[in-house]
Amino acid sequence: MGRMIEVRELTKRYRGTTAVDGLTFTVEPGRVTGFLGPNGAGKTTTIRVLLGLARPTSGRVLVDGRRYTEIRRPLHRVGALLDADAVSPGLTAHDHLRWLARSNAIAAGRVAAVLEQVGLAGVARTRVGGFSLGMKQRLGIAAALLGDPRVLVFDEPVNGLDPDGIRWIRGLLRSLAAEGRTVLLSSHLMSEMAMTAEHLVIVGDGRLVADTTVRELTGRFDPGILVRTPRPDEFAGVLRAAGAEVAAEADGGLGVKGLDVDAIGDLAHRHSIPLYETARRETSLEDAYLRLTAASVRFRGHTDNAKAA
Ligand SMILES: Nc1ncnc2c1ncn2[C@@H]1O[C@H](COP(=O)(O)OP(=O)(O)OP(=O)(O)O)[C@@H](O)[C@H]1O
Repeated sequence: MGRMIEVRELTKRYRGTTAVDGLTFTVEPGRVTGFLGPNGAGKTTTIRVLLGLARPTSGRVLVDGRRYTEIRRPLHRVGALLDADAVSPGLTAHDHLRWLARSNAIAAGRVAAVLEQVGLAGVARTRVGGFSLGMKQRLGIAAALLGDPRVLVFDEPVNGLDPDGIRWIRGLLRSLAAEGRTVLLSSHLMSEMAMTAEHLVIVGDGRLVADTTVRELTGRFDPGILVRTPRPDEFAGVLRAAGAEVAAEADGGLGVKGLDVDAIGDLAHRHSIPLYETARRETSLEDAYLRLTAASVRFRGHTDNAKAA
C-alpha cells in the first residue's frame, strides 16, 4: 500500500455546492497520473482534502494508508504545489525554502539542491516579490521536492510557464515518476495531459467520469478510417459483409470501424472497386475528454431535475 494516494467515497459540500460527490480512485506509484476535469469539477477541493486543508463532508483521502493530518513531518512524505503565489514577497527564494526545511527537520543542504534542480540557483538571493509567475511556479516545485517525498501533487503547475518551462516540467514529472514516485498532476487541459500523463482520472461535476490510461481512452473513441470511392454504396455493402461498421458521411465518404487500412485495401482490390482515399483519422483525446465531461454534466443536470420534480 506504500506511496499510494487513495481517495475513498469522498464527498465535500459547501453551503449550496457539492464540490466533490462520492469520488473514489487510487493513484499508483511509478507513473504520472493526470487529474483532469473542467473548471469547477472538484480537483482543487480533492487536493485540499488530501493535504489536510479542507475537511471532507464524508469519505477520506489517504496517503500511504494515513490521513495527511496524521503524518508527522508531512513534507518528507508528500510534496505539493498548490498556489504558487502563496509565498511572502519579501523573502528570498533561499530564505523561503530554508524556513520550510527548518520547520520540517529537513537538512539545510536540500535547499541548494532543489534550487539547482528547478533552475533557480542563480536567483536564490532574489526577493520572491520580483519573480515572474513562471519563477514562482519553479519555487513552488522546489518546495514540493524539498523533503524528497515519494508522493507529489501538482495543481495546475503549467500556469504561467513559457514553452521551455512547460517542456521542462513535463520532463521533471516523468523522471520523478520513473524514480518510482507517485505523481498526481491536475489540469483542465487535455492537451497538456496527453503529453505528460500515462494514466488519467477524469472528473466532471464532482464525480468520477473515467479512470483509465491515455491509450485506452484513445482506443475507446476510435474515430475509424475515412474511405473515399466512386462506388460508396456498393463498397459499404462489401465492408459490412466483412464485419465492419460503416457510416455514410455527408460529403460522400465512408467512415469505417472494425477493419484496418490493409484489410480495406484488400477488399477493394478483390471486388475491383477503385479507392481514392483511405485515411486513418486522428483520434482527438480532446474530443474524447469533452464528450465524457459534457455527458457527466448533462446527466447530473437531469438527475437534479428529476429530484426537484
Ligand atoms: N471554499 C469554497 N466555498 C464554496 N464553494 C467552493 C469552495 N471551494 C470550491 N467551491 C466550489 O466547489 C466546486 C469545485 O471547485 P474546485 O475548485 O474544487 O474545482 P476545480 O476542478 O479545481 O476547478 P478549477 O480548475 O477551476 O480549479 C466549484 O463549484 C466551486 O465553486
